Amino acid sequence: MTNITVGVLALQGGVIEHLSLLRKAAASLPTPPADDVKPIRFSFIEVRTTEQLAQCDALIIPGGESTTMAIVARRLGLLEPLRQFVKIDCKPVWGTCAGLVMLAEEASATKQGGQELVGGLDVRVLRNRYGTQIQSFVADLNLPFLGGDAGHAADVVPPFRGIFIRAPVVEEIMTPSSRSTPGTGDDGKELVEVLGVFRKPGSGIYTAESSSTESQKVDEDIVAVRQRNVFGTSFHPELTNDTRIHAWWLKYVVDAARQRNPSVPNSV
Ligand SMILES: NC(=O)CC[C@H](N)C(=O)O
Repeated sequence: MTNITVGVLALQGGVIEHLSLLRKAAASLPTPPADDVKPIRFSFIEVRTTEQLAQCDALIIPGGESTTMAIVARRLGLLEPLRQFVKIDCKPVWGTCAGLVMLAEEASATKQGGQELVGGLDVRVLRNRYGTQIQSFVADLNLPFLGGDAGHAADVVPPFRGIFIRAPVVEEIMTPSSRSTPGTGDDGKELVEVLGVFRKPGSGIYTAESSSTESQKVDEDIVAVRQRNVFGTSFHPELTNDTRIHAWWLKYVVDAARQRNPSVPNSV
């Protein structure tokens, strides 16, 4: 048996919802072959201490309120261990909403005096892009990255119900997009990859060509990104019953664990 421990930072916010969808997503992954001598067993834990963080192979930073989360993390002495986990140990981390804010290198529309961040994504996020709590909304998102192995071509992936609650968006990607080595920066660092955009209703049909003109880009917000081990979404998949993003991320967690420890079997 190979154990993979996935933590959810449990200082504040949508912890239980993530734990519940993680369990459902893990159950939805293909079962390992009967002769697999070391099948994977996931443990899902709440993380409030450095000891709990140290047990984790991967971590979710949930939605909630990033200013509060940063203050509590500082008080508990967790900010530096979190930075180490994300940027030095390079373990898989996923931030949803406030979690995306925490994982950004920069944030705008912060409280006066700014707020502490964990960082890891070379982006600047704009907090509360769509206004206050009562301006929360739900919108179908086209997320081609979910097409990978579900038998769908990228353009026919069923839409994902995006729940936006005082959501941030990525307002700037800080690394240049044109580099000599595709996919990496001059320093060999992987570039930020845009995995999902939200087009405001009435702004037309999204096509690859239309996204390349500046005037049309104005109508698009970046709502899902990945860079190396760090993944972030503006919206809240844990508030739906749709396990697709959790399952996709768990597969990446297994791949990452396999790379760190080649004895982890190729069973999911
Ligand atoms: N639903 C959410 O996670 C809201 C995030 C919140 N606007 C923040 O900055 O932390």
